[in-house]
Amino acid sequence: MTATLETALLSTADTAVELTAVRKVFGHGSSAVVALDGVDLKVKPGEFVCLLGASGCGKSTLLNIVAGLDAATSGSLQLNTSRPAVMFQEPALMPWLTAARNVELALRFAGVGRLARKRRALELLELVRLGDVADKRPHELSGGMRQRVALARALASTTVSADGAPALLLMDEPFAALDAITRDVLQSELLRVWETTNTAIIFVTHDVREAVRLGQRVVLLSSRPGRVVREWDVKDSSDQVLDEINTHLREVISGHAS
Ligand SMILES: Nc1ncnc2c1ncn2[C@@H]1O[C@H](COP(=O)(O)OP(=O)(O)OP(=O)(O)O)[C@@H](O)[C@H]1O
Repeated sequence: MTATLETALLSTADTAVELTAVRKVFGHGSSAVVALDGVDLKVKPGEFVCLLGASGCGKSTLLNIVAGLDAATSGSLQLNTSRPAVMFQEPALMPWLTAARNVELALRFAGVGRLARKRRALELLELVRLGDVADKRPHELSGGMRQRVALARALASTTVSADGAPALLLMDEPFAALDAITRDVLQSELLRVWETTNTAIIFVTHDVREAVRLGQRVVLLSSRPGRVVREWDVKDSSDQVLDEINTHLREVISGHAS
């Protein structure tokens, strides 16, 4: 199958990411799996969008396509952002490097000079409230602290290459492996960091409460093959919206979404 994905820069400044009719098929013939089919999605610069859906509906696949880690089978992806940064459930830090050096590494890959990257790494660690443990190695930090280092590293790689273009952070269930209290703290931290940096965020989760708490907009994907079935503006979210999203999520899980 020929991939017809086009990645181009958007001319309009009011859209950071635009996916049009994105389809993704894994494998061939009788064993082919259609993960995504007809996904249309727009994200504005600085917008916080949560992607919600049942397990296996294609959320990670969609995020990987936006990240450039995988290619769509057909459809188009347009980015008007700096190189996207990705954050996963596991922080994946270099165990032999200190927190500061882990953050600096992202800056080094982006071609930032030695002194500037030291300064920027410390700024970012202070932003995630880890300025006092910059010299610690990952095994000396808690799980929540390691995820904060991963957040600082992700911000390093997306904001440094911004060059005036909006920054984009892609997060794939980044807090799912943390205990409830740490997750709650990190959700607040993420909101504070987002407000400070004006980075567009696409955040994948299957937790409705998390999606409503964090996002300005919640986008629900259908069960596989994933496509957008419903969106909610959740800036001023109420329990009623939470219940409504839960109801629709249950419907897509049982395959009755309209
Ligand atoms: N590399 C691959 N090869 C074959 N099939 C794949 C591959 N990656 C994903 N899939 C399939 O595509 C579908 C979507 O997977 P994906 O990981 O995107 O779902 P998800 O919504 O992120 O799931 P979860 O919430 O459980 O992480 C699944 O059926 C999965 O088995």
